[in-house]
Amino acid sequence: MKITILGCGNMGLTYARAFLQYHKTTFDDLTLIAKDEKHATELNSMKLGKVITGITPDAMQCDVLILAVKPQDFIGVAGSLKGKIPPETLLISILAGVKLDTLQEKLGHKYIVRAMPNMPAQFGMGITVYIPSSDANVHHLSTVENLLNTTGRTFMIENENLMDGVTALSGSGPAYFYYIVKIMTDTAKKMGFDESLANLLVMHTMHGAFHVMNNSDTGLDELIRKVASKGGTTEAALKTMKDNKFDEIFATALLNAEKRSKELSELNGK
Ligand SMILES: NC(=O)C1=CN([C@@H]2O[C@H](COP(=O)(O)OP(=O)(O)OC[C@H]3O[C@@H](n4cnc5c(N)ncnc54)[C@H](O)[C@@H]3O)[C@@H](O)[C@H]2O)C=CC1
Ligand SMILES: O=C(O)[C@@H]1CCC=N1
Repeated sequence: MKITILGCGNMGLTYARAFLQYHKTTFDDLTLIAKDEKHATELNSMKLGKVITGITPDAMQCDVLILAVKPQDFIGVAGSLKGKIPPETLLISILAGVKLDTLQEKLGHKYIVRAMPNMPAQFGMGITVYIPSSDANVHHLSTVENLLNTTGRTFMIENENLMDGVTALSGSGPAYFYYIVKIMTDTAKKMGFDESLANLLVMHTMHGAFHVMNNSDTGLDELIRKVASKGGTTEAALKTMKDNKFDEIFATALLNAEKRSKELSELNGK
């Protein structure tokens, strides 16, 4: 399959590696569009596919075009792309907050899938939620599944309004997890643990706790109760969180991520 990736940063390169690893394409059929010559040199050294700078007619002759630039770069990139994508090409956009109708209008293209992956895609452990444009057909859906399944699980939704929530939950979610792990390891160091033991304790605890949650029928409240003995240490920690409105702060953080996704939609929809 001829695939072109426009936006070869964290996520674009994750796709390049996954598509090659699972033989969805080959070095010769994979085109990476670099932003400038310096970027082209970096991409060339990775030896993933043909590297070009700028949007050439050759690069556009592809079955699938992956769009993975930052949302703030969309309008500029769309201006350069409009009228150059062959009508039969399937475009997959992973840009946060850029809606299907905006993509269709600004790119002048019909066959589009809007997808929201997340960073564990790097290790085949991602979750991608996607929604196709109404013009997309069953062939496009099977192409998307076939490609995105190389990075983890995929799930199609029909209500595009949910994409802002998806972005806030699973798209941004890995960062919240690392944030909490960081608080725990930093605090462990203050307690006198060296870095390596701090990391081991915290990471193994999170890993183990996930397995318990994933392998038992017990609800989250009950799991919390099982750890928190009456008058014990966990209870003291949880009380501090409740008293300081941690739940509210965290919920507001998620809602603000969702709100930011909507703002990006407005910004790019104009
Ligand atoms: N990082 C993440 O965990 C996730 C990111 N996303 C979405 O993926 C997109 C990309 O995010 P990242 O990979 O993290 O960003 P990034 O900054 O690592 O990659 C973006 C790339 O686009 C390139 N670029 C910008 N303008 C260009 C142009 N005109 N021509 C060619 N290349 C150009 C940049 O040089 C950069 O390499 C964003 O829209 C983001 O919303 C979605 C889900 C998760
Ligand atoms: O932070 C962002 O805007 C992107 C979307 C989800 C993860 N990274």
